[in-house]
Amino acid sequence: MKHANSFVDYTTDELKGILLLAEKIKQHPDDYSHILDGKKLYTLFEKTSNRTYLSFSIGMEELGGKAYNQLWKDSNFTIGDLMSEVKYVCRNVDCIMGRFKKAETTEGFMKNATVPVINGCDNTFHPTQALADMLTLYEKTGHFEAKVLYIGAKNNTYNSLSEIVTKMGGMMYGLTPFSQVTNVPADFYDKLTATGHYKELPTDISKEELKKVVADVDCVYTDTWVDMEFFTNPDYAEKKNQIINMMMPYQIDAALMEGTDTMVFHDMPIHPGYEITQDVMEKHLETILDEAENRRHAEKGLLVYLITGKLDW
Ligand SMILES: NC(=O)NCCC[C@H](N)C(=O)O
Repeated sequence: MKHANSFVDYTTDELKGILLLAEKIKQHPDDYSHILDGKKLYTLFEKTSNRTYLSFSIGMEELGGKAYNQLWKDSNFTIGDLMSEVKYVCRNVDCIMGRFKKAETTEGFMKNATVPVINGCDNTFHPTQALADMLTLYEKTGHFEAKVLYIGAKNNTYNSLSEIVTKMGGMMYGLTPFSQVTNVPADFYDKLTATGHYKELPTDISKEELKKVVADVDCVYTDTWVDMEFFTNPDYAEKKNQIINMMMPYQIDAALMEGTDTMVFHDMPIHPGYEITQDVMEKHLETILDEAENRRHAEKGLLVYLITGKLDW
């Protein structure tokens, strides 16, 4: 039995297998509409969600299974012992997807569960977003060795994207003036650098140098500068303003993209006027929506793999 959290626990072949299965299911949905007949997925949300909620619910239904969705605040996880509650949930379902504020909670689920647990985005990792991003890059470029330039906050999305791009043999460039508290192991970024497939760009990089990287990569990627659990939190308002001031010079705008056919990716929700300008968002929206739709397709490949333990379907 396997969980889905850091891609350190996955081989390159395994990731390719999941993505190729996802693509097969996407192309031939009717052939896979009963593959998870009778299987049950429990999803639990401590944070807000659109894509994670819809993609797992509908994805599970399209595979013949069923999803049972609950908000953390309505659950007895708020008042009970985590270990025994997790073990109880596992008596009922075949897989768990949890979106939690803290990685400790995700890890608590993974340690105690007797069914596979998928991290649906905590403060450290966002693996299902990275699978969807890689599926989209594969569809658009025809290969897995993608070159990506991420400009934004060093956060959960960045960590998982960096893991998958390096693991697939591509090239990940990061320009991340601000870091969220993601609590990755101290050597996390050093290990990525040691692969030779990961490079952090200096924050004082000139516009000319940056434009050369933009022209060289397959896609420029950005994410919200402020994570969802802080976005409307009044206690975080001052910090939010500091982050915006620090990040504004690194906004993805038309001048940065001008003269290139480089794609723009965003994991959504988008904040036009902050991490990306309105015009760049509108120009690249179809690509961004392809990427968002691929959450469901990538997750279907992952669910089939984790629940059946097989990739050769
Ligand atoms: N598509 C998504 O699932 N979006 C997740 C947003 C990630 C962002 N770094 C956050 O934690 O709010």
